[in-house]
Amino acid sequence: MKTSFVLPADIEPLSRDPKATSPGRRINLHHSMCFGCGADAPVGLRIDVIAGEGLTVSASMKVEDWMQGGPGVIHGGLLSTAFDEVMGTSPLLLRMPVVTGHLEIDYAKPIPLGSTVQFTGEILGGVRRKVYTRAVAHLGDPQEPVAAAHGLFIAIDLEKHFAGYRDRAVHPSGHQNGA
Ligand SMILES: CCCCCCCC(=O)SCCNC(=O)CCNC(=O)[C@H](O)C(C)(C)COP(=O)(O)OP(=O)(O)OC[C@H]1O[C@@H](n2cnc3c(N)ncnc32)[C@H](O)[C@@H]1OP(=O)(O)O
Repeated sequence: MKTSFVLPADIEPLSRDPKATSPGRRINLHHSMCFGCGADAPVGLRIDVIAGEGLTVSASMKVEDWMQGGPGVIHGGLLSTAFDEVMGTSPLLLRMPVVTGHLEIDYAKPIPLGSTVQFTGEILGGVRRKVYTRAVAHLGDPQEPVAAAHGLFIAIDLEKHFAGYRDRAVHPSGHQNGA
C-alpha cells in the first residue's frame, strides 16, 4: 500500500516492558469515558486493544450505521480515530503513556457498513520521547488491506499533561468535576 510516511534515520529499537499486559489480554486503558475505548462513553468506538507478542497489538471494530460517511461506507475520520486508538494504545506495552503527535492514514478501499474491520498494529521504534507505530486494517483477509496508518506518539507525564483540564473531565454519572 502506498504511503508518504518516512521513518527517521536515527530510529532505535524499543523493548517490551516485562510487566506489560500478556499476549491475548486486553490492554487496560485510561478511563471508561474515552471516545475510543471507554465502555461508559455515551457514543464511542469501544475498541478493545489486545496485546500481541513483542510490540504488537490487535483489535476489531464492527462498522455500525452511525459511522456512515459516504453512502453505505464508513466515514474516513472515524477510521482514523480507530487507528489512533489502536496505535496509541500500543506504547502501553512499553508502559509508556503517550499522546498523539502525528497521524497519517492511507485509505485503499471503501469499507462497507456492517463489516468488521480487523486491525494489527506494531511499534516500529523510538527516538527520545517519540514512539513510531504502524497499523494495518483488513476485512478478514490480511493479504487484502483496506487501509493502513502510521502514528507518532509522544511520551508524556500524565499528571502534568492533564493538570489544567481535569476539572472539565466528564464522568459516567454525566457530571463534570465540581459541577
Ligand atoms: C493511553 C492513551 C491512548 C491514546 C489514544 C488516543 C490518543 C489521542 O487522541 S491523544 C489526543 C491528541 N493529541 C494531543 O492532544 C497532543 C497535543 N500536543 C501536545 O500536547 C504537545 O504538542 C506534545 C505533548 C505532543 C509535545 O509537546 P512537548 O511535551 O512540549 O514536547 P516537544 O519538545 O514539543 O516534542 C517532543 C518531540 O516530539 C516531536 N514532535 C512533537 N509534535 C510533533 C509532530 N506533530 N510531528 C513530528 N514531531 C513532533 C518534537 O519535534 C520533539 O522531537 P525531538 O525529540 O526530536 O526534539
